[in-house]
Amino acid sequence: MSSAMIGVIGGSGLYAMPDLKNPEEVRLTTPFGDPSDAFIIGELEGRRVAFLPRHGRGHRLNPSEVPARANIYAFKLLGVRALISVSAVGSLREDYAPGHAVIPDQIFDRTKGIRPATFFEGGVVAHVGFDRPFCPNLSNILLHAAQAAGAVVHQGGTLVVMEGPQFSTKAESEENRRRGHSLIGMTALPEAKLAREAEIAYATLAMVTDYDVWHPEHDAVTVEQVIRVLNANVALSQQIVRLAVAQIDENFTSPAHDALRHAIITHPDYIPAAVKERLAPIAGRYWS
Ligand SMILES: CSC[C@H]1O[C@H](OP(=O)(O)O)[C@H](O)[C@@H]1O
Ligand SMILES: Nc1ncnc2[nH]cnc12
Repeated sequence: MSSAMIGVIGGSGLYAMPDLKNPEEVRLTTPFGDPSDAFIIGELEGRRVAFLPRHGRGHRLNPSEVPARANIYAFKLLGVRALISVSAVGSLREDYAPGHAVIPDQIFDRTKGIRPATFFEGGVVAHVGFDRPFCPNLSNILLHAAQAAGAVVHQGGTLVVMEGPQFSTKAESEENRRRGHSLIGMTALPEAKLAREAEIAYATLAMVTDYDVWHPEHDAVTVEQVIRVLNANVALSQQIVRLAVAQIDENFTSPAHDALRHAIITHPDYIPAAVKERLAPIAGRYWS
């Protein structure tokens, strides 16, 4: 089977990575269903990279429909150890302006609990640490790549993840600001949680597309605006990804790579064989 050490998951407006050399289309299926689309696997800066459009080509999956478990499981099957997520986000603060890049360092969950958010169920229980939801090492690489690419980039900030697909009300947007949140999006969860459970380093390159709906001098966000700003910045985000990939080699390590070490609470003798088999690519090393 094809393999790759680095994964890139493209969000709204980023449905392909034309820079990938010798691209190969790979369709995978998993015990958690089919991923969003076929993976495109190729070389970038001498590294094997697997690209997946989060919403599928043509943007067919809404944020609640994105099959995050299948996506992350499939990245794991491919051997991915570092996963870069590119996301379109709304800004909740004046200084994070449309066109800027942000490397957030926290997440606040405002999804509605309808998205399956763990691999560990049906006879096995795990509680991974999630105090730092993004890998600091990968985030650092993204930050330096964005600076080198000439982006206006901000380090840090809390990304609120809402269910959507409707955008926020003004009251919600103002409340998110009062809580001190910096950005809003719809897809970083459960993706980041599942990547942690799969012991994959995960970080987000957030591309600010709008001021959500709170800003008195800006119109409320629309899809047209999001896509217009993203299209104007697509070459920039691809360059940031390229420069980041160049910095990720076999020596790349992350605290995420050991996330399960003390997390599985179920005694191995009690875990059903079928569950062990289903989760073997993710947790097999802890009970073999
Ligand atoms: C098209 S605007 C809303 C849409 O854009 C973001 O997607 P992604 O994070 O995949 O770039 C946001 O989360 C919503 O899904
Ligand atoms: N204002 C916004 N709210 C939620 N997700 C977004 N993605 C881009 N802009 C957004």
